[in-house]
Amino acid sequence: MDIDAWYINSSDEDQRKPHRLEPNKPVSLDELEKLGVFYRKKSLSSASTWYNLQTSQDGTLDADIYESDPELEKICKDQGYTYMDIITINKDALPNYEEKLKMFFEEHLHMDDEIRYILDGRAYFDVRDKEDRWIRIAMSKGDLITLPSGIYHRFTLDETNYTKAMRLFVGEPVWKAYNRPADDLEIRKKYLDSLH
Ligand SMILES: CSCCC(=O)/C(O)=C/O
Ligand SMILES: [Fe+2]
Repeated sequence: MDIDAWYINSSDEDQRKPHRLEPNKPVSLDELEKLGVFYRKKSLSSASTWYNLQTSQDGTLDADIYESDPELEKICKDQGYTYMDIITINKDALPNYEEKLKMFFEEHLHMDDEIRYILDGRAYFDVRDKEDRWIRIAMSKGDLITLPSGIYHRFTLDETNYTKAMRLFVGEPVWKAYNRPADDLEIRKKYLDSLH
């Protein structure tokens, strides 16, 4: 499977659950790319993933050797990622864990692209589609995702309650999140204009 993404229900039950519709309504890589969301799965070797599309290359990322992975180095160089750090999200490792999880799950946008590379564990990113419906994207070890600046989104752990992720930026990191509503921001208007 290229990607596991799906429309979610509006239940208030635990955010860590999959919240699939019945029957499941999957979302393809292509549909995500139309929203400006680019996703690359470790095991993909020939699919037209965002990086392959941009470079016509076909390398394989390996989260086990992220400190010296030539493929990751190449991506950083090609995409201009100059900043990276690592966040471990679980109860014992992350200061103010509950508060941070609550913050990550508030619907928000950023001025910059959100680029995350999952080094271990699992998590979900939720993004809004053009009709303002939530799409849930399952992330696991070796997956890399880019959410465009201006897209409304949120993040949650899944029921395993653990993930370790690399956060990448072009230039200095800007962590500020603008919670919805942020429709008057230029970056939001620019994002909406980019959809067709
Ligand atoms: C996996 S990194 C934590 C989540 C985060 O930084 C963010 O902005 C979520 O939208
Ligand atoms: Fe975010």
